[in-house]
Amino acid sequence: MKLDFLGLGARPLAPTRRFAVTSETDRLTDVMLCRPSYLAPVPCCAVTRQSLADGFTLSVDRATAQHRALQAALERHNVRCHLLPPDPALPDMCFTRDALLTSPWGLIKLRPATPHRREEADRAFDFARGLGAPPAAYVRQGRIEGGDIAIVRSGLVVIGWSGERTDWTGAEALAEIFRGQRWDVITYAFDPELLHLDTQFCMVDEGVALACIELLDPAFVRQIEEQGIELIAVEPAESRRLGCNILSLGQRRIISSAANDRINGVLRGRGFDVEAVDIDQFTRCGGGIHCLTMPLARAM
Ligand SMILES: NC(=O)NCCC[C@H](N)C(=O)O
Repeated sequence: MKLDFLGLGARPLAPTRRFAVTSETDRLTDVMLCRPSYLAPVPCCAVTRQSLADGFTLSVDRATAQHRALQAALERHNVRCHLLPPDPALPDMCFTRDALLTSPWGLIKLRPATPHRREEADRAFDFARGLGAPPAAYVRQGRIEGGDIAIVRSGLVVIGWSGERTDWTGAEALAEIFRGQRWDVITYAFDPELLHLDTQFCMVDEGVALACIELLDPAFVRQIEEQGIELIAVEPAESRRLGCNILSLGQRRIISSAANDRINGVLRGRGFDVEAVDIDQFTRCGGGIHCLTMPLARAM
């Protein structure tokens, strides 16, 4: 498999200080967002197809107001929000999670699968480079989307692949980058109807994840639990409403969808500070809070 480490070969990559993510649950300091100014319900995933079949029509004004409220919630928690300029030709670019990954060694440019999202990787990468984030690697083969990547903790990453979005080649290409830095990698194959890993599994705190156990393969559940990760169960109906798809700000602070009543209650009962934001215009298009946010930096 040909990998491109920006000329670094398989040599160890140096951890970066300012723009690095070593765990999905470290304190979030910087995030990339993109306004939904041109969001459109493109029928490229099961949830959006169902929304369209149900007669859903998107309101860009409402989506924009919801997105501003998400930004305000992040800023209340002292997260710097960097706004990637939207583009009418890229209707799903507000789901910034999928095009780019910040690793402990800097940016890894991903390879979105659907033709209408491919250009997002260049846009997000160039924008983050402009902020001063260092490049670490490109994935040059296969398809890989950020919603399929969970940086569980330092030394352990989970990469999901459905074949329709992230495929085996793309998952392996990313896995090689992490393995080359002596990380453990768990790869997990799942049903394309579920779109991304982050609709079924999402870290909420060190050693704790939300998981739709009924939808996940029992062997994967065992593998995760063997890593000492406790799973908080999410129902399949909740998972379809993007109930798993939350953002950890670190220090037991979470941003979640306001429609996530039961899960938000469970998390609050466990002592989490949960900020609930109404994002129904986005969930009808197949994406939640995790999809709308691409962490650029988390403090260790
Ligand atoms: N990580 C995610 O689950 N992203 C949501 C992307 C939704 C968008 N409509 C898509 O199908 O690509």
